[in-house]
Amino acid sequence: MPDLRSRARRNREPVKPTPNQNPIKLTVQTRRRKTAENKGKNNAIAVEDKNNIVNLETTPLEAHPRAFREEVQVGGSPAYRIERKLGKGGFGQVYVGRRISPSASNERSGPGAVEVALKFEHRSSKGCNYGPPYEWQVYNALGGSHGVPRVHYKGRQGDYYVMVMDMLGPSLWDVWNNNSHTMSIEMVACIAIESISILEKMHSRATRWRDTSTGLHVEYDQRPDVFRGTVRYASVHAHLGRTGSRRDDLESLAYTLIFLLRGRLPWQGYQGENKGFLVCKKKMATSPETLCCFCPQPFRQFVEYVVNLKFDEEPNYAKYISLFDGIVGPNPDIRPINTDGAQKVGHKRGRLTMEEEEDEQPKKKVRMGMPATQWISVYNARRPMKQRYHYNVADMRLSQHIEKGNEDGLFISSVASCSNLWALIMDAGTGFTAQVYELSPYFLHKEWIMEQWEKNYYISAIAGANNGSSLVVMSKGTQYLQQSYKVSDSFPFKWINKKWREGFYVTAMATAGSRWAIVMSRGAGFSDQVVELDFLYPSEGIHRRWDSGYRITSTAATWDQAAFVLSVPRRKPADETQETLRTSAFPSTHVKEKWAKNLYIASVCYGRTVS
Ligand SMILES: Nc1ncnc2c1ncn2[C@@H]1O[C@H](COP(=O)(O)OP(=O)(O)OP(=O)(O)O)[C@@H](O)[C@H]1O
Repeated sequence: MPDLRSRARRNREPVKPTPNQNPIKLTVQTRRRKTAENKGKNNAIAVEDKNNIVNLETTPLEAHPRAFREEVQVGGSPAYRIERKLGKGGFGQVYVGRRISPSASNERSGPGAVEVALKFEHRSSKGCNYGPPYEWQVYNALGGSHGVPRVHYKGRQGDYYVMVMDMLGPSLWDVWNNNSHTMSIEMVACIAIESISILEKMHSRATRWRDTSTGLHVEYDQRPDVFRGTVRYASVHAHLGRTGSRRDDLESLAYTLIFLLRGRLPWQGYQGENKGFLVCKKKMATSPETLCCFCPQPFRQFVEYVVNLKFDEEPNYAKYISLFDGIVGPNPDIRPINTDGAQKVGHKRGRLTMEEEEDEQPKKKVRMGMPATQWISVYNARRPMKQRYHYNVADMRLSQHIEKGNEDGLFISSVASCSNLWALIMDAGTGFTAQVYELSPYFLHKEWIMEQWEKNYYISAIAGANNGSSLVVMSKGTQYLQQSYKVSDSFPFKWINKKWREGFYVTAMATAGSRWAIVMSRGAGFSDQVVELDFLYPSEGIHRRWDSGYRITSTAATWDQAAFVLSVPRRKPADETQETLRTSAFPSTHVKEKWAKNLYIASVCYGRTVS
């Protein structure tokens, strides 16, 4: 409380216009006094501002959307004069509307309110491609629930879609900005309590994570080229293009809270084309301890909980709220922000959950662990066959191993590289009829590959070394009909996506340093394919894919990321068993154990995991 008040007193001067990157969606509701009139109506996060100090009335006016210099009246609403700008989002702009139509009531909220928030969205905005903004439906579903403004009227006037809604208080961004970019621990703890309870309510009403017809959780997917959100606060899963679920909202909230508290997040300041990649990498590399090193323990615990949530796991909202209750103390009257709303739902259950928790088994953490570079090997069940492996093979010795293998009726099935030395897997069961290979200083050697394509050889395995050289193996007797490859500085998901639409599937992958090479083929014998890409071994994603009938068919990893391509084969194998191993040394003894169970190496790579 002291913080917000003293800040507000010092800042009698006009509040600076909100910068464009205004990231904080929560809006603080100023509550002047607990009068009979507004009690229970202002459901938003409320700053308990008994002295009516927070005053944004003097905010300078900004240009109104054209054609709205006069007034707004939509969908049977009263007429409003447009006043100061409240903020701007990715899709629209929000202004204060002052009622000009006479009315019997002088209410502060509701359909007849004197002051409302008007949200304008131009009809050509990206949110209006299919008519009125999708957000309208969201407000229909959520409006009026704790912390979400109620929409009273909506309609189109001129070129704009307009929404008339309850006015909330100043945004957290403004409050933070006007307090020398800090907020007291108590204030942030209250924001945490309120926000968690708002999210709980939203999740109970929101349809995004639940299938509307079945009520079941939406299906897991990852599309690494899809990102929607604000880079600074986005969850790591959102960066990686995973289907959004409840955990993502909580992770973003955690970052927002730490930002309010510390004034900065460790991943700020990146610029350029691969900003998203660098920010995501930094988020993954920043442990909750480091992120929260100057914050009280509940913040670290909250971050730990939320970054380890599984895709469809039900968040324990009450437990998270009770973490912050410890900071602000039990007496709600002395809290700097009114947390009545959260109190009603969360508090009672919070205590209950804490008791239950004593029995809870410690959970396996999914995002923790030391970053490591390891061998990742994949094994498939097969009918008994001869398989041979070589590792730590220097360039010079490559040919002698391959020649010997060929003499014994074996062809190369996979290749990999670690520390500029090669690993070579040779099988008797590839089905190939002829094979050529080339060790080249290029990643990849286009002319040689084209020459072999001319002779009806197709790429069947590739590997790249850190020094930029590559080992490409091309075979006859594959089922491929056409082939295409791409070398890229970042994982080329967009290209893969395009090729999928043309009937190609990924059939080989490799990395050299931080570069990727992806080979895609027509006639690969798959009916579907997906990608799992992560800064660690994406255990959860792989298990979910396995459960849906996918099997890993290609792997590759850089120092930063590991990529797994999983496919559904057109012809189901008799035994679908697949296992993976991660080991710091080449898994020679493990391979022998696997062979004894008729499991054979299907793919191998060396790169980023977490131990
Ligand atoms: N009902 C409201 N009362 C007071 N201020 C509001 C209200 N609605 C929005 N604002 C302010 O206007 C800003 C812009 O809101 P808007 O809904 O356009 O975008 P956003 O949700 O912040 O961002 P995006 O649409 O990009 O996700 C908000 O951040 C908030 O500061």
